[in-house]
Amino acid sequence: MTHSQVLQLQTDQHFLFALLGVSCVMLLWCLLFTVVCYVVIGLFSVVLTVVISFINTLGVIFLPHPVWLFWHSSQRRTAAKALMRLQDTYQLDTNTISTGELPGSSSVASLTVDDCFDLGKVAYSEADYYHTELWMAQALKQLDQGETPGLMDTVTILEYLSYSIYQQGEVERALNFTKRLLELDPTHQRANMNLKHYEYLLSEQKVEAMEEDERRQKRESRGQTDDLLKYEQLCRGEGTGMSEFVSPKNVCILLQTFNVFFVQIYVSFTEISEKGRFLLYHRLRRATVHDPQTGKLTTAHYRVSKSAWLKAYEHPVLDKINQRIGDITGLDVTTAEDLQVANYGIGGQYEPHFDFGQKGELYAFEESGTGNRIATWLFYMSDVPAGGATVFTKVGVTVWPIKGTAVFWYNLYPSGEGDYQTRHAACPVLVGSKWVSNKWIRERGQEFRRRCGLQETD
Ligand SMILES: O=C(O)CCC(=O)C(=O)O
Ligand SMILES: [Fe+2]
Repeated sequence: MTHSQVLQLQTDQHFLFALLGVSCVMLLWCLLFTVVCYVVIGLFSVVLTVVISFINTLGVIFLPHPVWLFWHSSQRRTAAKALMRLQDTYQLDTNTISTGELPGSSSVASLTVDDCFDLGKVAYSEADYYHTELWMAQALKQLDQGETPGLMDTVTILEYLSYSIYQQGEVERALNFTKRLLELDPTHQRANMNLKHYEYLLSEQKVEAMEEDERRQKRESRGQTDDLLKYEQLCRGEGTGMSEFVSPKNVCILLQTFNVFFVQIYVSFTEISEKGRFLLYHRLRRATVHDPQTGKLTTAHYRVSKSAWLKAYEHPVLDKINQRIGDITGLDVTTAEDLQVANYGIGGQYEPHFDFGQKGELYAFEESGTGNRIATWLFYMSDVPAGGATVFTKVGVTVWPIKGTAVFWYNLYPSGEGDYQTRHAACPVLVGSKWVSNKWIRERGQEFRRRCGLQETD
């Protein structure tokens, strides 16, 4: 190695060490900066909270807390999802929702272009392109009808619209909307790229040949299971209704479908409706379900309501109710669960489920030593102006809530086996609020009241 090569090597080494040194110093600076930012933001938020609280105490103007702002946006997302649930279940078109002309409702509250855009954006963030398309198209329609644009402009809406249509496999329609966008903004980079991409797909016939019918079917079912589609269908009343079988007398009407007995009863028990609610106002909590994996109670998107348990000693009327249920059903209610009162707001629902503990998950009922839920007594404590029916998805029955009535059914065969025909659900409330109470009756104590069956499905 020559002298000049050695010198070169040393210079290179010095350069590398210098670079390493600078990188380390920069890294330290970045770390320091992050920590400082964290502390400053923390301090800032404390100061902001104090200032906001102080201004609010003056009572001149009300400022929301920053955490509330975040909470508000998450509430908005939840509300958006509830609205789309209602839209699907009751097959409401976006225009009906946007103009506020809901069935059973007299109040007219309309949505702005920005509201429609927001709804589409929530759907988009969940990769739900079906609803993205519907809401972006509604936003566009309102703009085309001359509504003054808010924060959202036609170009942005067109971009979301064409992309969601493309995602659903309709390249030609996506291309048309992209062309419309480019007429408004010819230099839009993404739209120009998309245009080329769509044209390429169409020219090379790369688009999967999916029949129009098949595509429509796929869109309409939104990837939902048959069980959920049946649930929605029954919620709209497209099945056997029970209300016509009920007469306003204190009698039970029996309808036997397959193995399930339903009884809708006028119980003329106004106290439960009035007192039950009164006792509860401060105790209602978001309803939970058992997580089959962990066995723990948790909230779930498929059960949206608030509920609370009422113990018999809390009010004389609760004791009376227990006795009445016992007298009518002939079952022992001393082993039954406390009365659970539930309230569903707009969009509140409980998707298809069984009330009994299934094999392998009986732990939920094992602790009490009173056995599985042999039967369900469901009290309707309010009328519901629209939506909110109880539906039995396997047997195809819809029960409309009528204040002062109750439904009763056995969840188990006399053999103790779960009856899978009892699959049922609470439909989303469309207008108003739904109040119900449940009494789940247990197996213990019924040994001499309901004869055992020898066959599994006896
Ligand atoms: O509210 C209803 O209609 C049904 C409620 C239900 O099935 C339940 O709470 O288990
Ligand atoms: Fe249930």
